[in-house]
Amino acid sequence: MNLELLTTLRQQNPIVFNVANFVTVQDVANGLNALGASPIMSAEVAEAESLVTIAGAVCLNLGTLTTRQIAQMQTVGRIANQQATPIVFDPVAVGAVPYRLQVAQDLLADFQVTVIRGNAGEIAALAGVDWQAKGIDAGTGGGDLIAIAKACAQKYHCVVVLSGPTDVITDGIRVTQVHNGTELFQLHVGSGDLLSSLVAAFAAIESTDSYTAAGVAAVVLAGTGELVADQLTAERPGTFAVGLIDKLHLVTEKELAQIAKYDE
Ligand SMILES: Nc1ncnc2c1ncn2[C@@H]1O[C@H](COP(=O)(O)OP(=O)(O)O)[C@@H](O)[C@H]1O
Ligand SMILES: Cc1ncsc1CCOP(=O)(O)O
Ligand SMILES: [Mg+2]
Repeated sequence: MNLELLTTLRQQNPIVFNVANFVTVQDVANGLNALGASPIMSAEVAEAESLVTIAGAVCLNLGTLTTRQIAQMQTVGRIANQQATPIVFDPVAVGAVPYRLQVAQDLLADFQVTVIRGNAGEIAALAGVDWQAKGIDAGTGGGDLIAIAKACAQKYHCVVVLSGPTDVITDGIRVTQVHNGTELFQLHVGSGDLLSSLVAAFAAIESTDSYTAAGVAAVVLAGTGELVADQLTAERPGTFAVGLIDKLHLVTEKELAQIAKYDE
């Protein structure tokens, strides 16, 4: 696990272009900024080419999609492919809403994404595996999460991050599991959206492959959340969210290396 990428990210301060949802947009912008990336959000298709051109990576989030936003994502995705800019795709709630699943499948057929980041319910839906997703949450299912993540990666020819109590990162062959985290992430809406954008931030680092970027992003977010939770005396989701932004700014490679728990 190349945690030195955290220092590189802070040195390079890459621009991450987000087509965000309207629920968590500010958390995502502040999380990226606190860590050391440079966020920019846009809802306007006319500036798609300019924004892809200045960005090191793009993050497309389906959380509050509209017909206009789907058209914007198509344009952004196609331009990013032309410019070889990494695309991270967050298929919010595709396991719970058939319309969203169809939109996600259409977008994934339209351009090539670099990383798909979703919870078990979302990745299972894309992989075509039976699962009971619950709204934006993972829900319940009985399948093998590694097999589901691999099937999704092979189907869409990309890296997949299946997040949850253990984050599974795979390119369809290799598998990394990250065991860090805290249940407090589930009490703060937007944790997954932030992870998707942090994956984009690490993928934006020059000469970094997307599998490595995804693994480091998972350790950085889950590990930082764990460090914050360890300092709390009770379950305080509001305090956790504020503490997470502060700690994303302050956390060091050394602190993360001491607590990182992963198998590769
Ligand atoms: N029960 C849990 N224990 C530890 N970490 C968790 C838990 N649930 C989620 N996380 C962490 O929360 C972050 C967001 O993941 P997740 O909750 O799966 O996304 P989403 O918000 O899209 O459903 C990830 O960093 C993941 O490791
Ligand atoms: C509540 C909600 N509704 C539509 S998008 C969204 C936020 C989803 O955030 P996350 O997937 O990171 O929990
Ligand atoms: Mg989500």
